[in-house]
Amino acid sequence: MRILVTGGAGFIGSHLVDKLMENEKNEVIVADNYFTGSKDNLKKWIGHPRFELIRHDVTEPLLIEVDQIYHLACPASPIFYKYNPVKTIKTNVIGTLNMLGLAKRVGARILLTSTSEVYGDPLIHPQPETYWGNVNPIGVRSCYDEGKRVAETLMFDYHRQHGIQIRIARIFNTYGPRMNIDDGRVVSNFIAQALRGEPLTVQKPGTQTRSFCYVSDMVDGLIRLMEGENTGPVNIGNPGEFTMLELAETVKELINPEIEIKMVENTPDDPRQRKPDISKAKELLGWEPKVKLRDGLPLMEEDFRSRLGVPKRN
Ligand SMILES: NC(=O)c1ccc[n+]([C@@H]2O[C@H](COP(=O)([O-])OP(=O)(O)OC[C@H]3O[C@@H](n4cnc5c(N)ncnc54)[C@H](O)[C@@H]3O)[C@@H](O)[C@H]2O)c1
Ligand SMILES: O=c1ccn([C@@H]2O[C@H](COP(=O)(O)OP(=O)(O)O[C@H]3OC[C@@H](O)[C@H](O)[C@H]3O)[C@@H](O)[C@H]2O)c(=O)[nH]1
Repeated sequence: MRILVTGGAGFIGSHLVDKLMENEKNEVIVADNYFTGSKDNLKKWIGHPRFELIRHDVTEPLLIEVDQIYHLACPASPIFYKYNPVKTIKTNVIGTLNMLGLAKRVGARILLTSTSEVYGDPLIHPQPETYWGNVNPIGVRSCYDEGKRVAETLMFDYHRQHGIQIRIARIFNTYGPRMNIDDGRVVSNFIAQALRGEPLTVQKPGTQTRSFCYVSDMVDGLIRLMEGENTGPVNIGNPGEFTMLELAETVKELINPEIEIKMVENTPDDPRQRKPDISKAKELLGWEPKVKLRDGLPLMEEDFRSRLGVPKRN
């Protein structure tokens, strides 16, 4: 099987590549423009005969022969996707069109990593796939939220019109080793702050919730979806729900009990609650997450300690 992973130099993508490369029948090609990803995440595969890395921006067409496409390319941290919103929406819309065009030309199956952000600031809790969402179409997050919604529409239109085999995963907040240290997302921020001895910045009001999935569970869910018979959309996430204050308290307890928690201003349109209903993933994919937050955080701490050069004191 020849598999293309767009965005494969990023956080989730590089873990997905590790897993796909375990199967000796797979050849893996990564296409990435390194906006938020890095070659470092793939260094153990560079030079491997079954692996290829291409510097490529998905807003440009790509002409290669593949059997499957995992289409992840898109900045995921709000700081980075808001940095150049026009580019973010081009990546989601033109990038997905290009990858669908490729899938159509070569007859490949394509999986899109959509997001829980398609539910916006949800009025239904937890969120099932049948919920249409509550998204501000002109807000500062819409380049990402609406971009992913259009990407989902394009996937279904190509499926209905051209018979392309599609899979859509709606990913909920995922964390783990290899996240950019200054990625800006909450788990990486808190761990980096705790290790640097800086206050944990909880954005107000601190009662907003998220549900955090460890990256190995996520990769397992994505591969099951690709290999299974259902188009989705399927929520993939961990239903364990925490307020941001609870998350800060947990990081403080596990990593640095002396650290301060500081309340700071939030950004516009921050969703107030988020938790996946994963009934569909359980039923259709036989999938559910295994790693609890308290077990996943120390694994991420270890990786951040080695990259920041902060050894553990006994
Ligand atoms: N991590 C999460 O919590 C989460 C949640 C929901 C959805 N997702 C989705 O999963 C995917 C991966 O997220 P991640 O957390 O690994 O983020 P990431 O930022 O670490 O990875 C994204 C990768 O895409 C690349 N990229 C960005 N724009 C590109 C372009 N135009 N052309 C080629 N490559 C480009 C980046 O360089 C990077 O390597 C994204 O599609 C994201 O929307 C992630
Ligand atoms: O330092 C911080 C950073 C963030 N936060 C809060 O933590 C919560 C989560 O924020 P993050 O930036 O980690 O991520 P968000 O949940 O807002 O968005 C994410 O959603 C799903 C994916 O598509 C993306 O990975 C990303 O868009 C927010 O309520 C935010 O206000 C803090 O309290 N402190």
